[in-house]
Amino acid sequence: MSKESDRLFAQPLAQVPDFAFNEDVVRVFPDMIKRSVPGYPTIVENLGVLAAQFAQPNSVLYDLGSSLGAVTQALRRHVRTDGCRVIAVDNSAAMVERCREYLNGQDSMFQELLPVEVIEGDILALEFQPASVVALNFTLQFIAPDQRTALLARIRQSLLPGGALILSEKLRFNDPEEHALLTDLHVAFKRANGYSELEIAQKRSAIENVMKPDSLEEHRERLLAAGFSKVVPWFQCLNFASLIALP
Ligand SMILES: Nc1ncnc2c1ncn2[C@@H]1O[C@H](C[S@+](CC[C@H]([NH3+])C(=O)[O-])CC(=O)[O-])[C@@H](O)[C@H]1O
Ligand SMILES: O=C(O)C(=O)Cc1ccccc1
Repeated sequence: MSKESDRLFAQPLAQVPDFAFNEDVVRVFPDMIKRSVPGYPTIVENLGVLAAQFAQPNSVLYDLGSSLGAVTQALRRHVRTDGCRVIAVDNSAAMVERCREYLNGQDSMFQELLPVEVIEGDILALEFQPASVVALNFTLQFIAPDQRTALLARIRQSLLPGGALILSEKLRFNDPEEHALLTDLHVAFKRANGYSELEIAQKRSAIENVMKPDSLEEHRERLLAAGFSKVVPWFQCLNFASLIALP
C-alpha cells in the first residue's frame, strides 16, 4: 500500500472544490480513510470474517465502490468457499488502475486466492449476477439519495438464499444532541490522528455536496422497502456503522 500521508487540505484554499476520487486522492487514500473513519480497519477485516459465513458455493461476492480493493483483499483472505469469485466495481479510473496493481501484488504473495475481476463502471448501471455477498463499504453515501432504494432493490434481487448485504456508512442522527456529540467526537478522532482544524474544516466543505449520510432508521426502512427481511447492525464506532441486511 502507498505510504503517502494525506495533506490534501493542509493549505488554505481560495475555494474548496467538491471532493472527487481523483489521482491526488488515490495517492493518499489508505492514509486518509484510516485517519478519517473510526473503526475502518476493524470493519474491513471483519467484513471478510462475516463474508465467509454467508458465501455460497459457485456464487459472486461483490465489492461495490471498491476504491483500492481493501474489502476485496479481505474477502480473498477469508473466504474459501468452492467456486466463489470476487467482482470489484468502481467508477473512478484512478482507483481502478491502482486497485488492479494492489490485487496483482496480493496474487503474487498468496496461493489459492479467489479469482477477482475489477470493473471500471457505475454500480447504478451494473447487471448483477447471482451473489451471496454484496459489500457496500462506505459507498452508498456517495450515491444520489433518490437512486438508493432502486440500487438496494436490485442488489436484493441478485442475492441468493443464505447470502447477505453488508452496508457500512457514516451516520447522521435525528436527535440533535446525539448528532452534535458524535460529530464532535469524530472531529476529536481526526484531530488525534494529526489533522489540523483547517484540514478538518476544508475536508468537511469538500464532502458536504457529494456525501449525504442517512440515519440508522432511514437505512433500516429503506432496506426493508427494498425487500430485505432483516437488518442487523454489527458494528458502530462514533458516527460510523456497519449493518448486515438479510434477503
Ligand atoms: N456510482 C458509483 N459507481 C461505482 N463506484 C462509485 C460510485 N460512486 C462512488 N463510487 C466509488 O465509491 C468509493 C467510495 S470510498 C469506498 C471505500 C472502500 N469500499 C474501502 O472499503 O476501502 C468511501 C470513502 O472514501 O469514504 C470511491 O472509490 C468512489 O469512486
Ligand atoms: O472525512 C470525513 O469526514 C468522512 O466523513 C469520511 C471520508 C473518508 C474518506 C473520503 C471521504 C469521506
